[in-house]
Amino acid sequence: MRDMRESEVLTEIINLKSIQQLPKATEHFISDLHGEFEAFDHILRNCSGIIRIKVASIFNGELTEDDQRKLCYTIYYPEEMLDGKAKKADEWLILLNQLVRVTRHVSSKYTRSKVRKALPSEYAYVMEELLYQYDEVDNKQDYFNAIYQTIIDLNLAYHFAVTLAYLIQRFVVDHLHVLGDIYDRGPQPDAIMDKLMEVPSIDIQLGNHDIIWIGAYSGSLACLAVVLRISLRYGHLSLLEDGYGIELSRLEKYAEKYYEDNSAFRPRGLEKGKLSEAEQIRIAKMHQAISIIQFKLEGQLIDRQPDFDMQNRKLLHCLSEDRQSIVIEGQSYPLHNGCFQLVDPEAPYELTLGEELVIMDLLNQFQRSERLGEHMDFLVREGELYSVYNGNLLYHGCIPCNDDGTFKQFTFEGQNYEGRSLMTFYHTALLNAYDFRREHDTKWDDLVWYLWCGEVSTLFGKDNMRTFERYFIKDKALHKEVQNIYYQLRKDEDFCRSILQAFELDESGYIINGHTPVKAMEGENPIKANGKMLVIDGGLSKAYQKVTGIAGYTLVDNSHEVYLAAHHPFTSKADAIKHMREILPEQKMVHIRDHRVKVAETDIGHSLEEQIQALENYFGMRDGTIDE
Ligand SMILES: O=P(O)(O)OC[C@H]1O[C@](O)(COP(=O)(O)O)[C@@H](O)[C@@H]1O
Ligand SMILES: [Mn+2]
Repeated sequence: MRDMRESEVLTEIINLKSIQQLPKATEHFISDLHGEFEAFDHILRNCSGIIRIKVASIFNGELTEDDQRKLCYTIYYPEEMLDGKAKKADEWLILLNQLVRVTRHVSSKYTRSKVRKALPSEYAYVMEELLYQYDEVDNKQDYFNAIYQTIIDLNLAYHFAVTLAYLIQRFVVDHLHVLGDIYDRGPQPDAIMDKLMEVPSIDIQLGNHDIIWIGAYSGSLACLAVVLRISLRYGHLSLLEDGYGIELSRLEKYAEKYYEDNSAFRPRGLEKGKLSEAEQIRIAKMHQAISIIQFKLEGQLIDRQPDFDMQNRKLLHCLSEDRQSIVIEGQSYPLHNGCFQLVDPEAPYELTLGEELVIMDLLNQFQRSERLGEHMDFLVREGELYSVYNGNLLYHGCIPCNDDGTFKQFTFEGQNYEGRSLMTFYHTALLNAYDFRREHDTKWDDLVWYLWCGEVSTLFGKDNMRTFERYFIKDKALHKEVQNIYYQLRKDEDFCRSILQAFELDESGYIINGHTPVKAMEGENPIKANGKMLVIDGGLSKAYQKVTGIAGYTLVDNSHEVYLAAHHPFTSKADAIKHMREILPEQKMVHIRDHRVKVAETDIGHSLEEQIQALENYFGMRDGTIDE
């Protein structure tokens, strides 16, 4: 500890103790973003409806519903709402005053020093005056109006209003938890990553769709083939080409040579007219080429990792001679939309020379993409397989279990892992894969792939990934991927308590889980096990909204309560702004607290307590008094 004077120590102790008495800051949980940048961005901008609630609490009785909605939209999308729209001086004055009132309200939970740090330097002084030099009887309104007038006269009103809007967004939610699956299916995971990298306080629990991107970047050829296959399946060339600068020309040339159009490989989930017929055929050919490469690479991987026990997932050697049928577990099934011309019956898992060159070229490009590198760096730095935060447990997938409810073991190189140690082991594997990314297909890379689709993965949670069957076999019974018993057990309170215990958490905590779309339409409740288990994947992913019937759950945990917000399907940013749609998400209350929770009761509060203790020890103080 640096040399401190007694008075300094006392001031610091008073400061820390007063922070402990502030209300606990609001946490916001979101999951399964799946590349849907605009919907995600909207939820972040309106803070799952909290801004609307705050505005109502300040302006009810003073502003009409319509005017409140307009003010909210100005806070969510300040540039779009204000840019190029001429406003008279008195209109600006009203707006600036309204925005300052909201800012005051939402920043009142924080210390001055925290607010000061968040203020943009160019306006710091003015803003501090506006935020703190006020009293309830409005004696200072003339003074404020003079400040607003100066801002307006200097032509800074627009910029000032935009700054305030973002400050409000920043203050309403203090900490964001992202429970995984940022990538795949939707078009713009790259834009989501850019935005997440700017969030001041965040943690990330990685999802199965995130770790395959890390695996691909780290040199797992199988993961690379998987991410390319999924991107092509959903027709997101622009993510690869424009977003990450990956040139697909060699893959395309190769695919053109060997593959025909194939309906099973046309891109899915596309808006009408988004891609021309020719473009779709071009994608279908590349999609087939990369799928076959994937199946071959996976076969090789399964052979070199006997611990994975996945021989039954190798299917290319089970094709009939004429390639019209396949034998799976002793039963023959007809094949449809087959494209096995590059599968050599003598060596079905061997890549052709062309395939090898294509995939190595793609790996090279992935690893050289600066933007992808930045995104992966951030994910690996911030991402965990589970997090413990304020006594709660957060993870994306599951704890694989046996039918009797005990944790399932995974054995690798003679060591057994289960539950918490299994998650820790996978995290180590992921970090090692990333650190050794100059080497491809290391055992760590293989473990990342296993985490994507293995039976004892904490992110997959099913017995088998039936990608092959879903492309080529009509019989739907073969598409079924059976969920681990965990998903039944998690409805039970005692089971959830046993998980909390395994992570050394006490009974007051709860588990937040993503990954499985909640079928709200069929009456599934996201609040399970008497509030011990909260499932927040409501399916932001457009492709899955048919199943869920809503557009995702988010969770809000503030000083008064914990509740889920069920979001309505989101069309697009342009449409939302045009109609200023403001259907508040439905709230599902999880827990109303019996008292207002203070910072002292949170993780931050506990670490402040340690600092206070250390300071008190420093001067031999106890209970705020100095020893004689
Ligand atoms: O519907 P798609 O995009 O083909 O994906 C299906 C695949 O995705 C998975 O459901 C995994 O993705 P989720 O994490 O979103 O569930 C696999 O089990 C399944 O084989
Ligand atoms: Mn998932």
